[in-house]
Amino acid sequence: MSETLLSINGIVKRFGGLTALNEVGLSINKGEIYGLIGPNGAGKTTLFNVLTGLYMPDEGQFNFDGHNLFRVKPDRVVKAGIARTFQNIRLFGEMTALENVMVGRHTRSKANAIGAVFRTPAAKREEQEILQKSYDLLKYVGIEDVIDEQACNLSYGHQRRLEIARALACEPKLLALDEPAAGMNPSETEGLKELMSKIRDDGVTILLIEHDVKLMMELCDRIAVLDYGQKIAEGLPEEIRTNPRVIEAYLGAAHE
Ligand SMILES: Nc1ncnc2c1ncn2[C@@H]1O[C@H](COP(=O)(O)OP(=O)(O)OP(=O)(O)O)[C@@H](O)[C@H]1O
Repeated sequence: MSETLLSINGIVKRFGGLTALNEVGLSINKGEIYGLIGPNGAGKTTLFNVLTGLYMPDEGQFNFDGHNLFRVKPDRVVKAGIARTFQNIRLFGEMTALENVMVGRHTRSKANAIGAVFRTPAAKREEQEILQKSYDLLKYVGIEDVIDEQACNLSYGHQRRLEIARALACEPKLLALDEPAAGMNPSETEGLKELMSKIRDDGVTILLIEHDVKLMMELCDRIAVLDYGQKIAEGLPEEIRTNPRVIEAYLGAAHE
């Protein structure tokens, strides 16, 4: 039996008169790559924002690894073990690649403010550990050659990888990636696919939004489909590919 890591039930999110998520329920198992697809405006990013604490849902239940995360703020969501990247890359452009990852790592920092101000041996030791771990993460995602480059000067593909490294610095149990392949060329996308498989194989569960349906079919263990704020299907990639409701939702969107 697979072990559930995240489960939501009856999640509703309204923006004024618009119901962006209408009683959405799903569960993600430990160790899988779980994909979220759906036509434009289906509610994918809204669900991501709910799952990472950026949006407060109006109704529902949200449990993650033994924590009740319903209407919990982003810092507590990160502490519980969910880290994310954004559709529009959000790096600190003036900082180096290494510094960007170190910022992510500080969410795990134990040293208190006094220790940091007075540079106690424990604080110095921790700073050294953060430095080393951040370097290791840049190496892990394959961009250690740009460690001292400012983030704003990196290629698009490198920026995406840097965002993943920064999210991994929080040591998440679930890594939520919002369109990580957007704007990438085919060889960058292939490299990203390998990286995501590696992350999953190393024990981090992945929740993924992508418009590249082919990539999703090849990569995901299971997929959920949203349409107009509702989950219309969930299953193995092959089941999703042949599901009449899914085909209709995509064809309908193509004709709009
Ligand atoms: N902050 C907001 N305020 C008002 N409406 C919003 C807000 N965020 C999203 N919406 C609306 O909620 C619906 C779902 O949007 P969402 O961005 O979640 O869809 P999506 O599936 O991620 O789309 P895309 O694939 O285009 O990114 C849309 O109708 C959108 O206009």
